[in-house]
Amino acid sequence: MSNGPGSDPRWRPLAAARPAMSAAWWQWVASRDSLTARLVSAGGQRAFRVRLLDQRLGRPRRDEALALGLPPTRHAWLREVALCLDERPWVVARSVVPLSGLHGQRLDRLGERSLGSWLFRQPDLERGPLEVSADPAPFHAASGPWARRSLFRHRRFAVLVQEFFLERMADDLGLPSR
Ligand SMILES: C=C(O[C@@H]1C=C(C(=O)O)C=C[C@H]1O)C(=O)O
Repeated sequence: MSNGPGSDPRWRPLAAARPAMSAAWWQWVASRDSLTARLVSAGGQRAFRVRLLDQRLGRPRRDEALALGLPPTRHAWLREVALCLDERPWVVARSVVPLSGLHGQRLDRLGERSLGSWLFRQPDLERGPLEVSADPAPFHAASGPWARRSLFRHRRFAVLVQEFFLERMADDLGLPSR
């Protein structure tokens, strides 16, 4: 049974998903370095681009508020992007930033620059454990085999990054269906 579009994805620890995951997908899902950098590299001659889908203040979904330890009514800064190779979306990502740690980081000015390329330049960046889902992105129509999320911390700044790998990426790279 999978969740329908629009409902909260169900997340479980990375290790729990391993038996159902091909080795090829494990390389993508379990990696802890920058996904932006990996996509650029795997894309070869293809042009990489972050397409900004939405960026706003809003209420996190319930699963997001729980992961961040936020009261469910508290607003956060939400950013949704498609990571595209030659304009084809391979990954859609949604990031949730509690306002308490924002401190004028001016993330709204990132626009179509990758959040990852900023994050991974922070020397004291910490990344929490990866969690995995096989449910679709609640904010995007295209489906895919796997999604993952993890919490990044940089001093008082925290961001929950959720990345949904799309079927288009599997097709273009010749990856197995799961
Ligand atoms: C966390 C990273 O950043 C990526 C870029 C994002 C953005 O620009 O909003 C969002 C999520 C990630 O897919 C990364 O590159 O690993």
